[in-house]
Amino acid sequence: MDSETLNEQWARICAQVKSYQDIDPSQVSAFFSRLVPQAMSDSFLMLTADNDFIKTWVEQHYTEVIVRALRDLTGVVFAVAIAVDPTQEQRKIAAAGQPSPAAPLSAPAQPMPTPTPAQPAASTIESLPSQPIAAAAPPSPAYGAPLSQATPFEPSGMVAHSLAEDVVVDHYAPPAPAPLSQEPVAERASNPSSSLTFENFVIGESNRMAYSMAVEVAESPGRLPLNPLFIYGKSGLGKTHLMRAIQNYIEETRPSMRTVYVDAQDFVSKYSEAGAIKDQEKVSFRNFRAYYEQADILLLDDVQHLQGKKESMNMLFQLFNTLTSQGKQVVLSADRAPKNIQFDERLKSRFYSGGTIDIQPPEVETKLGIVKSFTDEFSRSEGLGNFTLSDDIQMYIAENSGSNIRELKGAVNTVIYRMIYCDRSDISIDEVRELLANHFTGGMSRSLTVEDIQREVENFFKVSHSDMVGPKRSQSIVRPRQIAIYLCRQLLDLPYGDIGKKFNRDHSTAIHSATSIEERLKTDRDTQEEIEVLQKIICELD
Ligand SMILES: Nc1ncnc2c1ncn2[C@@H]1O[C@H](COP(=O)(O)OP(=O)(O)OP(=O)(O)O)[C@@H](O)[C@H]1O
Repeated sequence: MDSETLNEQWARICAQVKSYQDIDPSQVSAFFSRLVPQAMSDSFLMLTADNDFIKTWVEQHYTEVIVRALRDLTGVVFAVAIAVDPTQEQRKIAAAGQPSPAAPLSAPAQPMPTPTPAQPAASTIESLPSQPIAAAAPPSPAYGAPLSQATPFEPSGMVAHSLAEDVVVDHYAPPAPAPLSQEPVAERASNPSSSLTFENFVIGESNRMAYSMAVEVAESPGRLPLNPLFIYGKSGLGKTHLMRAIQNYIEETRPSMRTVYVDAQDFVSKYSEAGAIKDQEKVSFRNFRAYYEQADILLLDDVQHLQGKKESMNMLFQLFNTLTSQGKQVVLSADRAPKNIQFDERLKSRFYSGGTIDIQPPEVETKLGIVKSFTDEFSRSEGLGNFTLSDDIQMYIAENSGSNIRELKGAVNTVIYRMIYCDRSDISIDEVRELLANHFTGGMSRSLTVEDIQREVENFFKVSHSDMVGPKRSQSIVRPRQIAIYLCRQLLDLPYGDIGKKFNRDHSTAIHSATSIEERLKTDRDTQEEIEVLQKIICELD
């Protein structure tokens, strides 16, 4: 969810809370004005408070009513987490001193607070150094500002779709310059056991929510509602990075806690090595079981590999119950949502009992942030001083790499290698193009663009380009627009935020458009045929 939508949703939640009879609106105004929404998904809301006092007060007096408001607005029971960001008060004061205090949505970018392992705090993220942030974090909410009646409540694209099937969710968002801020990577205070940390994780719209949840778990392991935490998304989007970051953070802030990280494939092979299937009384089996049962935090990566492994799944089920019943934290990851993994129902329902969050493909801004972060890290580790890649090379790599960050990292390494070890520090953008000519795998097409798809859909449905990307919401324009958005997602593998921008729409409208076409495709013959023909036409362009 982008910052603007997040602020709109938060304003609606505030208004809903104030509408309850047993609530004193002036007290709500006083306390809620000290909260800033950081992230929101289908069933999770993360807020930051100015200080510990506000956090504790709101937790004790208002969490329930916020959950009630969310349930009344969405029909979903949300988990609400509150962390502390002591710098937000200063930013609000600075913003208030600016000429346009009436426009909080355009307030300066606010970095997400970053935990540092030197902090012993249990559930706050105070006094934290800045860290690389690819996209602007949400500014202060427009609390108390009049709500736009035109915009339906929309916790996320997916939920809005299921709640309001018949409502046209189509938020026209005139183009704005993309935010781009990149701070130097913070040095770690001590040696981490893996180099994957919160500090070198670049945050953008696509992963902010997963990042927030991971931070919350690292700060307060075992605490409901984020136990278990289930992170899913396609390969190379940073799931393992976040799991290792949680592990590193806990190892450094709470050395007495035992963290166990294991990939599901390893888990399966260690389980069968332990001879567990044949003889559960064997010492090897008891050791295997004890190893995991003694964990305070169990991180199990790529759980889709447990599919079809009945005994291993059963083992995990038992371990899961043992650990969570003792308040131990479980974190899981997979390449798809739990509902799409063939798990037994008992396991599935347990996986859904905590926080579930996906990581989307990164936007260009996030990829650019990652290019800079990798380059900085390389330069620091090699003692290269101010070594950097030129802006056009960075942008070329960010724009041409696919969603898998490994591909992007490989491209950066290839260019750096050529510059440093082949003594070509003056490498030009044309040489980089040639060097990386066969590097990028891309989605279905490398040369196809959003504009190509828009043009073909416009021709097909006889819609003008200005209507395609404009504010009109008549059915004869909305449907072609939704089809064009769906096709962009299918054929270009771009993040919804990037697609939305090309249609002057926000991230959640792009999701809603694509999912409503997906729904129609299940039953509507006309839509099936139109999409089939359009796909053929578009693929011939390539
Ligand atoms: N937001 C990010 N900031 C910095 N580095 C990132 C980010 N996302 C991914 N990476 C890097 O990209 C590489 C791949 O990430 P990771 O291994 O976490 O992906 P994954 O989602 O677990 O993939 P898989 O499902 O294939 O295991 C790692 O080097 C990781 O550090």
